Amino acid sequence: MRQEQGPRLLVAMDYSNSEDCLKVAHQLSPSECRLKVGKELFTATGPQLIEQLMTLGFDVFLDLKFHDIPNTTAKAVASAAQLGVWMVNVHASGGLRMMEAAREALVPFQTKPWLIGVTVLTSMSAEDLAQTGVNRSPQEQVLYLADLAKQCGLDGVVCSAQEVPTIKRSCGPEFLTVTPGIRPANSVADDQRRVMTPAEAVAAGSDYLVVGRPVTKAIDPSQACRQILQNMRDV
Ligand SMILES: O=C(O)c1cc(=O)[nH]c(=O)n1[C@@H]1O[C@H](COP(=O)(O)O)[C@@H](O)[C@H]1O
Repeated sequence: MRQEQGPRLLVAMDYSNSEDCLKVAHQLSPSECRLKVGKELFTATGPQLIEQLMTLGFDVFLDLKFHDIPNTTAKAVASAAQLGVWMVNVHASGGLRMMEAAREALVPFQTKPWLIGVTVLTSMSAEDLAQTGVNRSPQEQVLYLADLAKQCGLDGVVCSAQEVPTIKRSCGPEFLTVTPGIRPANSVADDQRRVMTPAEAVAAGSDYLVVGRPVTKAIDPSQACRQILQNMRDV
């Protein structure tokens, strides 16, 4: 397993255009955080912005949560690797053959992005999950999908920080956990349902904390970022 140093805070750049994203990126430091480019920003701007963010020195997590037939997913993951991104994700619920195809697609690349499986979205409660026909608890379903992702040779999973200790016990300490649903104490949860504070997530053993609106919607994003980093150190 590849080991690495570097920032554990991943800022979700959920903006609708390059200008807003670059304005905030210039206020942040690659030594303090990495950047996540998701569906809204990528659909609006395309790969060119990824290059610009990498030129500024940031590692980029391309969060497009691929979920398709094995062939399509594998090709999409290879296209992401071609862009030189640091991390890419697929939905673990796409199944064993899909995840194995994605992993195989990365074999030819010398510098491979981390390949991460999304388990149960952090916006989902037990009730939301039951509405999709899954009658396990979110915790049980997350662990089930994490074990499947590990079996397929993925590097880790996206989950809530609440599930990290169980995943680490089952999949081992080196299996990466990437945790959105991070909210500083006393801030609003928005649409997130399985949340933890930055300090709680670090204490739970999360490898990478994903934070969006608490930074991007702050009046001073770089100050909000520093506060989160301080809270991460408070453990
Ligand atoms: O894969 C993700 O990044 C992701 C998975 C998940 O289960 N929950 C989740 O919130 N995310 C992403 O993490 C970010 C969280 O943003 P905030 O809720 O604004 O902090 C968003 O960009 C989501 O798309």
